[in-house]
Amino acid sequence: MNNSLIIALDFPEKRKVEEFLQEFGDEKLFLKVGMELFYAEGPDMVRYLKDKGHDVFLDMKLHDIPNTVKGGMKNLARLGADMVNVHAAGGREMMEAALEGLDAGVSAGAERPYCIAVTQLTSTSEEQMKREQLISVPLQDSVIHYAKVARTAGLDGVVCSAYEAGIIRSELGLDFLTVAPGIRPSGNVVGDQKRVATPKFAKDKGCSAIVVGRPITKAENPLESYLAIKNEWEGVLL
Ligand SMILES: O=c1ccn([C@@H]2O[C@H](COP(=O)(O)O)[C@@H](O)[C@H]2O)c(=O)[nH]1
Repeated sequence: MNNSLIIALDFPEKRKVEEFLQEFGDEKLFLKVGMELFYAEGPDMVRYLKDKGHDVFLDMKLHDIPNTVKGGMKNLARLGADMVNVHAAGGREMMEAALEGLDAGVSAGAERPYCIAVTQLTSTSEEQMKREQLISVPLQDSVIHYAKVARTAGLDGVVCSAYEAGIIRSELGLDFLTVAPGIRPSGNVVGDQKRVATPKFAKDKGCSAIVVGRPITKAENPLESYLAIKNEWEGVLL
């Protein structure tokens, strides 16, 4: 899990995923299945990617009452994903229920997937958080607070931006995962993201993993873009 570059497969259908993956040959990747793809293709999409030997982050961001999340996670656990997630705003009891669901659903002998919590979305700015969520503390404090609640609930880590990863590591320990989306190589289109960082910045801050979507999937040459980001993330000097 540590040092992973996770590609966000934000595609509308399986055919587009197949076309995209063709370029990567036999390379085993860490792939993220989010709402768009899962809502179109369902659980078979996860099984398909696992059968091909890839690691899968099933990014469903569960956020509901504890009983509903427990039931949802029980079924997600059966799909064999390596990582799943919830929104930390659902609270400690909901996150504990998520873990109970995963433990109940995971196949005999299999490992429970990592379960991490979204703190503040990387598309949220501090100004927006204060205005729309009525949270008056600095955004970093809100992220750290959610990370602490997630840790207390027994979760394995959080989704945060690269800007908060360093302080989370120092306050919550190096074994607590910090998974950072909002990654943009310098000069890349920022789009709807607000707290963006380069792969090198994320590495320097000690992120456990980065999640990269459009800078790879929308690139003119996705494989080339993937390799450039991977090299920057892994600190390879060219
Ligand atoms: O705070 C969050 C949580 C999840 N995401 C997801 O990561 C990818 C990022 O895609 P880009 O195209 O690189 O912006 C996307 O699937 C989001 O759903 C996030 O961006 N921020």
